[in-house]
Order: sequence, then C-alpha cells, then structure tokens
Amino acid sequence: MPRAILCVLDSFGIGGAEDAARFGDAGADTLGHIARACAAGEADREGLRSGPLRLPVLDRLGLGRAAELSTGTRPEGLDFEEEPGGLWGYGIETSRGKDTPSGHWEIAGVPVDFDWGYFPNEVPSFPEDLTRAIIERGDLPGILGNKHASGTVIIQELGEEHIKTGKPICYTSADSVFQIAAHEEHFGLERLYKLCEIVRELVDPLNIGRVIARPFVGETAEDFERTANRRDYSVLPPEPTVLDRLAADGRRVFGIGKISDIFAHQGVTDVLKGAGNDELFDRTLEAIEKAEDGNLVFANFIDFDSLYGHRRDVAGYAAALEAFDARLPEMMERLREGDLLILTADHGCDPTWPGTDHTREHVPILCWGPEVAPRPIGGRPTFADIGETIAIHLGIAPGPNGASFR
Ligand SMILES: O=P(O)(O)O[C@H]1O[C@H](CO)[C@@H](O)[C@H]1O
Ligand SMILES: [Mn+2]
Ligand SMILES: [Mn+2]
Repeated sequence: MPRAILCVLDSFGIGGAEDAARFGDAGADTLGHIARACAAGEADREGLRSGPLRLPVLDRLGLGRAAELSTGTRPEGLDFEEEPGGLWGYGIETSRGKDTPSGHWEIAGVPVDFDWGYFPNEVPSFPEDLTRAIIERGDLPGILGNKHASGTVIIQELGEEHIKTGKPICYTSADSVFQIAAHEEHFGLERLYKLCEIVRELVDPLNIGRVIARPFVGETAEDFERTANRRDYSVLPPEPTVLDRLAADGRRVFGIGKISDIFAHQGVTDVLKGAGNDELFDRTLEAIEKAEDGNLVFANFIDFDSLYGHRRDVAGYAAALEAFDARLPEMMERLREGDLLILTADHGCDPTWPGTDHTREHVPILCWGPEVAPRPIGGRPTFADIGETIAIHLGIAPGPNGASFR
C-alpha cells in the first residue's frame, strides 16, 4: 500500500506510435531525436550543455531499454550495460487526441474515446458568431490573432498592438484549445481570468477541451515574457478518474503544477504550484514528505513541453532532461518501503519535427520502488494501465479501464 508518486514529464515521448501517421507524425521520436542531435554535437549551447545526452539515473530505471522496446532502436548516448533497477516499458495511447488532457486522463484511467472540437488552421480560425459573442460578453473593443500560432511568437507579433488597443490576443493550435494572451498589468490578470471563464462557457457547445489564460509582461516585442500565472479551464473528464476514486475513498491526492487544472480541479485534495521544473520538483518533494500511506502524489513537469518541445529547442530540452535526471536521486531517496514511483509522459513533442505541435508517440513507463523487482513490462495497450496499477497498489477497487502491470 504505502504511497504512489506519479511524475509526468510533459511531452517526453519515446517514438514508435503505431497510429502516428494518422497525425502526420510517422517517425516522430522526442527522445530518439534529441539523443541523436546531442550525439552529433548539434545540441551544444555555451553555458548550458554539450555532447551526448547524459541521463544516468533514468538509464538505471530502464529509459534506454523502454525506448528500444518502443522503436527497435537504441537512443544514442544512453547506457545499455547495466540491467535496469525497476520496471520498464512503454504506453500506447488509445485516446483519439494527442493533447494534454487526453494523455493525463488516460493515465488516470479514463481514455478519451470521443473527438474534441478543433478550430481550423485558417484565418480567421474562430467562427464569426463566437468572436462576436466574446467581444460582446467580454466588453472588448475587438480581438487580435484569431489564428493558429505559437504562443511566444504571437505575443511578439501582436503584444504592442494589444497594449495600444486593449484587444486580447486569441489563438489556437492543433490542440483543442482557445488560448488568450493578455498583458498582466495593461489588460489585467483578473480581467483575463474572467474573460476566460466567459469564453469557457461559450466554447462548451463546440466541445473545446481547454480555454487557457496566457498572461505576459514586458513593454516591447523584444522583452515580452509569459508568466507562471497561466491558467487552464478544462472540461470535466467524462468518467471518474483514479484521482476521484482515491479522493472519494478519503485519500489525499497531491496535484503538483498543472495537474489540478487538467482535471478541472476534481479529485485533487492538495494543490501545489510552482514556476518551472525546479520549483515543481521542490513542491513534489514537499508533497512526498507530507503524503501518508494510501496517498497519491501526482506531478506535471511542464517545461519540457512548453519551454522546449513547442519551441523546437533541442538543446534546451536536452538540458532540462539532464537537470531532471540529476535531481531524481533526491526523490528516490525519500521513498519508503512499499512506495511506488512511476515516471511517464502524456504525449510527444519532438523538437526536431516540423511545426510546433505535439507529436503522437509512445510514452515511457518507468516504475521504481525500494521493493520493486526489476523486469520489462513491454508495450502497454493503454496509458490507463498506469492508473490501474496505482489503484491496485493503493488498495482501492479496480476501475473499468486498464490492467495493473505489477
Ligand atoms: O504555443 P503555446 O502557447 O505554448 O501553446 C501550446 O500550449 C497549448 C496547451 O498545451 C498547446 O495547444 C500548444 O499550442
Ligand atoms: Mn502535455
Ligand atoms: Mn503542449
């Protein structure tokens, strides 16, 4: 029983998805391509990192072997000498989308077997009556953007006009999202949140997964910067997740970072926020200290996706992986007998792939604990096996989806 610690390295795919071609992602491989670029000396950055990808702790947990199982090839630079010390394998996504909520909900035992609504990749991207309703109900002079875009690029392009006109920057992507970027002071953070609540209601009939507030600061295109006050307004998962089932059984569920937002605040009893992977790692350690037997600590490490994957920054992604790897022992040494640590991801975001969207990939499933006997667990037919493993480990009734791999 004791505790379960679940860490999602957001977007850390390991290639090989059988249905990748359906998404235009055949051959995408976040880990494999980062490792290849590092080995070729193409991911060196002065003062940040250089040379082959070094992930000694993840290696010992079986990352390289999980990737080999997933794609049939060994990522360059990883170690295959030592036998891993935990359970290693990969997960196959059954949900129809390659977005964050689909990945997380499926991990939590609820695959998404319906299609989200999407906005077309054309200008304008949003239906006219929706735009009109947003302007009216949000009491706005208009909106900017109205297209598919990368969030950092669009604030550079339209941030100054936004400050001048007071029109929020509305954009979307290949995900089921309506994103609103607005200046924290000139537009106002609370006002942005209120606007997102209005838009949440308006896009419900369109089956849009998330409305996302994207506040930023700075005065000119050169220095605009997004802040940690991002907020996601998600729809509810269609069935109770393992989080709900644990909370209903009186367990504490610690949600670190975006977790609570992703689950529309359901089933999370303790919310811990942090800006950036390092702070999120600290919060995770704090939650592990607080967690009692039967509790779940569920953390999302967003930087991999938002700062490096979507930005197609290979060196940045590699450095973030190496930094996470270097801190992993701090987490492992806090685990007690009977605890279970699971490391996984929610989708891919191959930084070498064309475009800036997520990529359909398998995800690593690495499982470690003081009492876990090492072995491969192969390719799991659904991410829901993770949630079910946690349910069984923590001693609640089995759920309808997935099977425990322990
Ligand atoms: O480019 P930014 O704003 O980071 O947006 C990214 O983040 C969104 C939510 O995860 C995705 O839809 C993707 O477009
Ligand atoms: Mn994600
Ligand atoms: Mn993303």
